[in-house]
Amino acid sequence: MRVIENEAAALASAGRDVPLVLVSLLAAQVRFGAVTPLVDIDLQVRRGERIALIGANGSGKSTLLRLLHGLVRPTLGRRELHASVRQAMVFQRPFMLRASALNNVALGLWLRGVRWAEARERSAQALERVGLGAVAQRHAPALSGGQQQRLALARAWSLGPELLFLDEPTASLDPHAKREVESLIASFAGAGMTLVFASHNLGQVKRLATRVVYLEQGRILADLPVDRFFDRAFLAAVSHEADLFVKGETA
Ligand SMILES: Nc1ncnc2c1ncn2[C@@H]1O[C@H](COP(=O)(O)OP(=O)(O)OP(=O)(O)O)[C@@H](O)[C@H]1O
Repeated sequence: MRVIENEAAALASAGRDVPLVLVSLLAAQVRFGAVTPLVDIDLQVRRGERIALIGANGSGKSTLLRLLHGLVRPTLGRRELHASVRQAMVFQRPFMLRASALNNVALGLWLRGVRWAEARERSAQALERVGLGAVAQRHAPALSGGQQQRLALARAWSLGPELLFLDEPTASLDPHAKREVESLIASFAGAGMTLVFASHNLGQVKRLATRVVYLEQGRILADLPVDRFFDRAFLAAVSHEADLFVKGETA
């Protein structure tokens, strides 16, 4: 069974402003050879939302993030991006160039046409923003896992995105680093950034998300405001699979 609650429709019918759609997927399918990680995906991401993608390993969360970001094309259906939206993505295991932390950020800007001197200046600001000002000259691959993840966030932040995709941003971090990275992400959201993130950490989902999209075998089985999703009685009544998943993850 599938359970979709569309907040935008509720806002519209109450005569309230509906936030702008930044990116949408319409009946999108992704196929890689014999594997079809995503089937019949309809999803709209609106300005100001913080959407958590959850589901078992292999359910299609990373592929959905890549599809939303435009790194993967739909084999069926469509992706529509609002023309002027700046977007960035932070990967689960961010790739570190064999260079200083500062230059890891600066190269990303330079590749987008920013002059080197300005790129370095903006990178220094981005590193300050994520609390890495003191390690700007350190060799990036030698930084700790938590520092590398914050460096990846600085790289994304330096691009000034209004829409940020994050693939399990705190997986494999220790509890302290997890908290630091999570509060950084929360501060980005507090500054108005729209987020779509994959997570296996349901506590984190409750803390960060406004909306939860639950995937199973490449299909969206639930798409709900966060409080509805974690209302167990509601969830149990409408989606047995999603309810069992939440039970399993919180056990
Ligand atoms: N480039 C690819 N080529 C072939 N199959 C792929 C490719 N990328 C993903 N898949 C397959 O698509 C399915 C969904 O993978 P995906 O990484 O999107 O799941 P996930 O929900 O993010 O998993 P996890 O929680 O383990 O990160 C898996 O069966 C995976 O093996």
